[in-house]
Order: sequence, then structure tokens, then C-alpha cells
Amino acid sequence: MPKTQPNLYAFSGVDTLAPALRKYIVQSQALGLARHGIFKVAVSGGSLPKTLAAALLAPSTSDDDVIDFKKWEIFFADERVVPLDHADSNYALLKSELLDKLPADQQPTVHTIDVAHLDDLQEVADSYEQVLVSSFASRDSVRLPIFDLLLLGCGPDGHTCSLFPGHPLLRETNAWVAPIDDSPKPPPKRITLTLPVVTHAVRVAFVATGGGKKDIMKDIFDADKGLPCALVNEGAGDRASWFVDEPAIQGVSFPRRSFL
Ligand SMILES: O=C(O)[C@H](O)[C@@H](O)[C@H](O)[C@H](O)COP(=O)(O)O
Repeated sequence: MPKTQPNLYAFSGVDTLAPALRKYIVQSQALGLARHGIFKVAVSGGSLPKTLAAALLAPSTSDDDVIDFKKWEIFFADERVVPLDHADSNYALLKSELLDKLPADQQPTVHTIDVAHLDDLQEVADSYEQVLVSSFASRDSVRLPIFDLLLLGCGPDGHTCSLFPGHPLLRETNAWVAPIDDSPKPPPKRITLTLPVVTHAVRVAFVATGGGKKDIMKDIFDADKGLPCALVNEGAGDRASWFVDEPAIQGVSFPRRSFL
């Protein structure tokens, strides 16, 4: 079977990107609800939660444009191993950008890391994997958990989640969730979904904005450097979609698609 290509959607800025991202998320939600009555989504940190909030907190524009947060199960595609109220916590970031702005009766289920063992990184990863096992059925019955949607960022070195270029973790084939204690991006101690879990999601959306991303975007889309983001593109094909602004893809020759 021929390999499919990722979808590259470019927008003038976050104000035009956010409504398209919202539409894509609402479609993904409908697919998830049709599939299993729940919407299982994992999110990253960085600049993503802010863009996500711009997309999701906007008022609904039609009967088809409804976000049912009560049916959402939110996981973290990667998390820094710090207390949940720490300035570095991806949960704390998502909470302040999005969760705190949702009404009390519209709160999703949010799966945070277990902070009881912050000094034992492997234990944090293992216990988070158990959270996935409970949600997605046992490891014996499913080889990999299949998220309805992953919402990811792209670092200036081409990393995504906490999967960094050239890191041995990229070769992990067994664990669903892995620890990393030498993240080049601080803080060093993190847990992350592994590459097979990322590439097996029903849909993977990347959000990358700003001129600071343009060099790495050329490396991801126009070169063959085996960067983590490119490995996700390769594994997910057209199940991967990129929501970017024009400055982020200045000079990139990979063909854009129009978002309908
Ligand atoms: O916890 C983290 O550090 C993030 O999950 C990380 O993977 C992030 O998504 C990228 O570094 C992109 O970050 P920006 O969107 O801020 O560039």
C-alpha cells in the first residue's frame, strides 16, 4: 500500500488557525463518541494549551459545533515529573489556560500523573501506563492504546512529546509510557507516550506557530533527518495534520492543503 502524506494546513495567524483547529477537534470528538461513547485525547505542554484554549473556549457557532467536555478523557502526551501545582507542570498549564475557565458542570475527566512517587521516575511512568491500561483495556487484549486524538507541539529541535532527536527512547517498542531523566529541554525528568503509541492514534494534530519554527519545519518536511516529528509523520501518514501559521512554514516546499 502506498504511504500517505501528512496534511499541512497553513493559516495567517492564531486567530484563523484556532477556529480550524476547533472544527478538527469537534470532528475528532464525533468520531470518538461514535466509536466508544467517550473522547480520549492526549495533550502536550509548551504553547499548545494556550492555542487550544483559544480554539475551545470560543462560543459555539452552530448546532454542529458543540464541545461536550463531560465526555472527554484528557491524558498527557508528556508530563514533567513535578508536583501538579509546580510552574513546570503541564497539568498546571492546562488547568490555568483551559480547565479553570470551563464551568463546573462541564469539566472533563483529567488523568494526571501520580505524584506520590515523584522521586521514582520509572514508577511515575509505570503508574501512568496503568492509567492507560484501565482506560483502554488490558495490555493482554490490546497491543497499543488507540487515542482518538493527540494534540502535540513541535520543539525547535524537532522533538515532540518528550521524544527528542537521537534519543534511545525513540527505539522503545514495548512500553506505552516511558520515563526520561535527561531531557535536553528543562526540566530533565519527564514521562512521555512512546512513538508506537503516538503513531497509532486515530488522529494526530500538531500545532506549530511563529517564525522560530521555520528552520526545523524545513528539516521535518523537506529533508530526511529522522527527527521525532518526521517519524510521527512517517508512521501516521494522513492521520497526522499540522496546524501552522505562515511564519512557521516560510520557505517550506512541502505542499499545503486547504482546510475545508
Ligand atoms: O512538556 C513539554 O515540554 C511539551 O510537551 C513539549 O513537547 C512541547 O510541546 C514542545 O517543546 C513544543 O513547545 P512549544 O509549543 O512551546 O514550542
